[in-house]
Amino acid sequence: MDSSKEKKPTLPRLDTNLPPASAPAPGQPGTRRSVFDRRFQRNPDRSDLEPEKLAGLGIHPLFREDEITTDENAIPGSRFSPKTIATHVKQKSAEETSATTKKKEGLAGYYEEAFSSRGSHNSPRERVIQESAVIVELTTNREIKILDLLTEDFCDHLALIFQRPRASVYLTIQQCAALSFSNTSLPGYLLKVYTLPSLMAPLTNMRYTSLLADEMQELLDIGPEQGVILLLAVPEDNFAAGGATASGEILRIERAHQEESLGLFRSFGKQISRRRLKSSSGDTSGPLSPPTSSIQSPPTGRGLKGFINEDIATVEQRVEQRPRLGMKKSVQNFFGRRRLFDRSPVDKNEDQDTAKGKNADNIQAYEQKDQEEENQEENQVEAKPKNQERVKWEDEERAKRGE
Ligand SMILES: O=C(O)c1cc2cc(O)c(O)cc2[nH]1
Repeated sequence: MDSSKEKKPTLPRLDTNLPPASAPAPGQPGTRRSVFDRRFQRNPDRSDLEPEKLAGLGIHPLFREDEITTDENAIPGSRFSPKTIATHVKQKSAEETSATTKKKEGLAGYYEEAFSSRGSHNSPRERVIQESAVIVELTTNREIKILDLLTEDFCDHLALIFQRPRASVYLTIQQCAALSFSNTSLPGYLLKVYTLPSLMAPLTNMRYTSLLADEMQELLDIGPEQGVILLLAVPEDNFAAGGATASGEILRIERAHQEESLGLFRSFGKQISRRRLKSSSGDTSGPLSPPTSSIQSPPTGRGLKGFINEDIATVEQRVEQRPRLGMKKSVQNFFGRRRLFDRSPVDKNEDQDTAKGKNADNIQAYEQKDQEEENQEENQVEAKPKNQERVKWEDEERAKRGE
């Protein structure tokens, strides 16, 4: 009998109620991808992690009720039933927990939440968490014979265990390391897993541990008593992948959403302004360009409604003012000219050609006058004396025509 082995304290196994798994020789055909199948055949609904069993192990008081009784955040459509595979449980306050449990009971509640557009699963934070990396460092003193095969299998299984996309699994393996566990040089392993805090919770971590220990048994033929697993939650500010921290990525997505919403709002605001402009000006010929400055540079601290109302009000005011202030003098004069033209002696008594010639002269004269006036207006010359001149000139003209 090996005395060193007798002295060695063994790490507690969660599934002590189960018969030990037979350990096939690592790398043997038929062992590939079998770890999950065998595990779930053995205990398909992971009843070893049910509350009563956990309570029997004296661990029930450590966990919140929702963690033990619900498994709502398992991804639908996964290969395994929600209870069979570890999934992340979002940390919640006690109040949130009871409210959520009351509100969404059962699977129907889960789907309602998962597929609702309002669901928290669409938030930038949830999106980042769902895609976030799982970094695994395996150090063992064993020699791995077929490293690439083992790496591939282990990565596949890690993706399943942590419910991550395969591309989010980062694995480093250090073999033939100098390890001294419990004073022995027997094969052993140190497995470190780094994830965002939201992927970890006490019960979830027990599941991870159980599955990872089985995985090490399967891949390396090393039992859990010779292994150490560290599940390390790295805060969002300290967790970076792809050149950005998780917090940075959340912020980036939030900003992109804001930009997108602002873009939508701008085009929506323009449409409203155009419609208002058309309806208040009675113009159906084509859209007028509304002032967009208030939309493009919205003052801070105001709601969306405020922007829309402000913009419409501004536009309406302009439209109201336009005919009074904006109509060109030449247009006003044109109507004045029409009146004069109508009143002028283009009448039955006169020869049509003469009348035409006279009218043409009149029009020319008026136009000349208009031009002068416009020039004067543009030069900000006082208009009053000119008006007097104009009256005088018109009187002279009428006198010439014998009116
Ligand atoms: O070299 C080994 O120790 C080794 C390779 C390998 C590949 C594999 O698919 C397994 O399931 C175990 C395993 N061990």
